[in-house]
Amino acid sequence: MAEAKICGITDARALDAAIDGGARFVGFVVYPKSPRHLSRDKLAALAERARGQVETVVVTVDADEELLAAVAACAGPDWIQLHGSENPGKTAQARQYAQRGLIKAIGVARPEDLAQAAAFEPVADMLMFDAKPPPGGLPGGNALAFDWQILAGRRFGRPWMLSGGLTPANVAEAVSASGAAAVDVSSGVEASAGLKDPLKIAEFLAAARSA
Ligand SMILES: O=C(O)c1ccccc1NCC(=O)[C@H](O)[C@H](O)COP(=O)(O)O
Repeated sequence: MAEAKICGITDARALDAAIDGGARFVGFVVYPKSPRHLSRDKLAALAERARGQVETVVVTVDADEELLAAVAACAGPDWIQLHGSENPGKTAQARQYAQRGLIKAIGVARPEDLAQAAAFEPVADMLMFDAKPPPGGLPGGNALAFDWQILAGRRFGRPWMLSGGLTPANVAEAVSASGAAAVDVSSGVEASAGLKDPLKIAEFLAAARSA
């Protein structure tokens, strides 16, 4: 059984589907270039609805202290996910804004990319291995997968999550190939960019649970 994070939630129906389906985490993106970006008001409302039912994650990209403080004040997230080119020092500074911990995303295309994990193990509470974004693309949420086999048998000093191009149809194979104990999805449970499909969320969570 793999734990799951449903990322890029933009409405209450999707949030409720994630909670009802047994997600451990829900992700709220604060990055204006993303089709999943949430205004402060919407972020606050969704975080309030989620409180106590599921662990909340606010996803940021190279955020400065002002933005992190604003996010913490309006949403009080359990976790902050750093999805840009934050270095270990910046990652450590962000810790004060999350109630439970930090997730650091690492872009992966080749086995050598996994070596970056070592620098973040002392400062992040969880790692996320996501497909490296295409040139000029968004930092995440691109529906791109990498070769899951490169994670097989690898050990890291922190819990880690597999991400990138996962869907209800491939998540079981991805877990089996990589050995992931936790998985993350965004595009694979959407009807269109930024609009989650509650049925696909339920299917993904059922598939992750039985993986
Ligand atoms: O989802 C976004 O729009 C996004 C934008 C900027 C930075 C990160 C973003 N998403 C982070 C996630 O955790 C996604 O779930 C992850 O990249 C996987 O996305 P997908 O391949 O679409 O499932």
